Amino acid sequence: FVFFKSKTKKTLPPGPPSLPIIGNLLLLRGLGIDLEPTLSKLHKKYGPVLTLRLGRRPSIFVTTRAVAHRALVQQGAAFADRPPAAPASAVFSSRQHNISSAPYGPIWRVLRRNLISETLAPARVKAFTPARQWAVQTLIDALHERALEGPVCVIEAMRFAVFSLLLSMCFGERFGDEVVKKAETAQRRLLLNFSKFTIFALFPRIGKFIFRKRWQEVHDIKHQQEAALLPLIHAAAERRRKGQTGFFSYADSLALLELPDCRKLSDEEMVSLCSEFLNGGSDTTSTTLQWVMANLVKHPHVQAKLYKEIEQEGGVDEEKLQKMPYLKAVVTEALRLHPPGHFVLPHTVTEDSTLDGFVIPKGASVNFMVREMGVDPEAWEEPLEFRPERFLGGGEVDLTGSKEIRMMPFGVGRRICPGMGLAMMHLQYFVGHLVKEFEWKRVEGEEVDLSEKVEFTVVMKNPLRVLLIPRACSEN
Ligand code: HEM
Repeated sequence: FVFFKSKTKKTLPPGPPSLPIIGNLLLLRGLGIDLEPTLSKLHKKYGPVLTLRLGRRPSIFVTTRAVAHRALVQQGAAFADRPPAAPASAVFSSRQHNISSAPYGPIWRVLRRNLISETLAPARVKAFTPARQWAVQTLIDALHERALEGPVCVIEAMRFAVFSLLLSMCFGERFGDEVVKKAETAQRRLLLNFSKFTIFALFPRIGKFIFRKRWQEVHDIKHQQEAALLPLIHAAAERRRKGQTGFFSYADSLALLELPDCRKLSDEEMVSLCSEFLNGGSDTTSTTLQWVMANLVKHPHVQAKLYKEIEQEGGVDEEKLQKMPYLKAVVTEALRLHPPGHFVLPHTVTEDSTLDGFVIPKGASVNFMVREMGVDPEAWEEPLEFRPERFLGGGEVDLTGSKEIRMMPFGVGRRICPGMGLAMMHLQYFVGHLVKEFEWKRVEGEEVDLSEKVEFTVVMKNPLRVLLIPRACSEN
């Protein structure tokens, strides 16, 4: 073998030798979670910052909490950039004109500030209380109906309810099942196929020709998304034109927004931004919701303790969530053990930088091992145990990681998830209601299987199947 040599090799973080052209691609048995065990092994050999060759640019991975803190918090501005978009991502993000993929600069700042102040500010979130009540009730009704027939596979109903809620926040209306289904199908097709499109990142020039059908699928999905979302964007515009007041939605805020070059967003950009809002906000949340409930089935004593807290508070109104520390601890513990993303979105540096004595070149992809940090035995006693109590009585954790990172399911630093507060609230709200309404019980003869599978997020390989006993019945 002739090993790959580059001018910067001496100063880049260390890593395994790589082959010409294909670099370290042989380490990837499929992209995604398979990389994790490999990285854990490499971490032991090469230390907490390491380099792989997975494409034209070096891919740098940070495996420990302390180094992540030095990069994302102490050198926050330097590490806040995003690498150039891979070909498929460029199509879906309208050439990096959405929040998650925009370079660290004026467009990103305007788009992110708009989301935070116009949709995620507490008063705006409060305005959607009726949408949340309706979404959770729809989920409960669906589960009651299915529970009559025996064990229930719950993930689809969860996904539908969370997606309906985000769709309402995005477009300011409550939609019928058909509209929700059409938008959900388009968005889900993107999520399920996304890893397949990574091939275009690895072979950006020739990939489109070799995998012509797959490249066509990128455009088919984009058209399907536009067919589902554009009518909703136009309906919101029509309501504004007629002066009809309703909920001030995310789409409304985008339509009024002016970009730094004094222009408005195009329809294509609006679709990308709404799509980011819908997928960023719903898939992560419904995936986590299923992980929480699976752990509550596996640990009935935790569920009983949580139900007691709910009873003591007399229900799960939004105002009461603040007074329910155990509910918050249960959700946080699930996010520690089962973060929906085991990595964050790829970062890069704004200019050539150094980290722990190594060069981090501009354009290199830099990522962080979120799940590995959440189960670091130096930060957590019995890290693999589901024990929400660890977050009680002074054990609360600051998820922004500003002083120290203990876990980072939402990322930390300048690119921290702007939806963190909303996501925590939605999770507590849904979990609280689901436990108040039903006793969640293991199906006789079946174990709850916590094996993982990478879709877009890391989901349960075998979706949760449970017995749902309405509390009214279980108390008789
Ligand atoms: C359990 C739920 C959620 C989890 C675990 C989660 C996690 C994350 C993570 C890990 C990142 C990347 C951080 C980085 O690159 O360093 C991120 C970014 C982002 N998330 Fe979330 N998220 C959740 C819910 C939401 C919600 C509800 C919304 C919006 C309604 C949202 C919108 C975004 C956006 C726009 C970004 C890009 C931020 C940027 O690049 O500046 N997420 N999220």
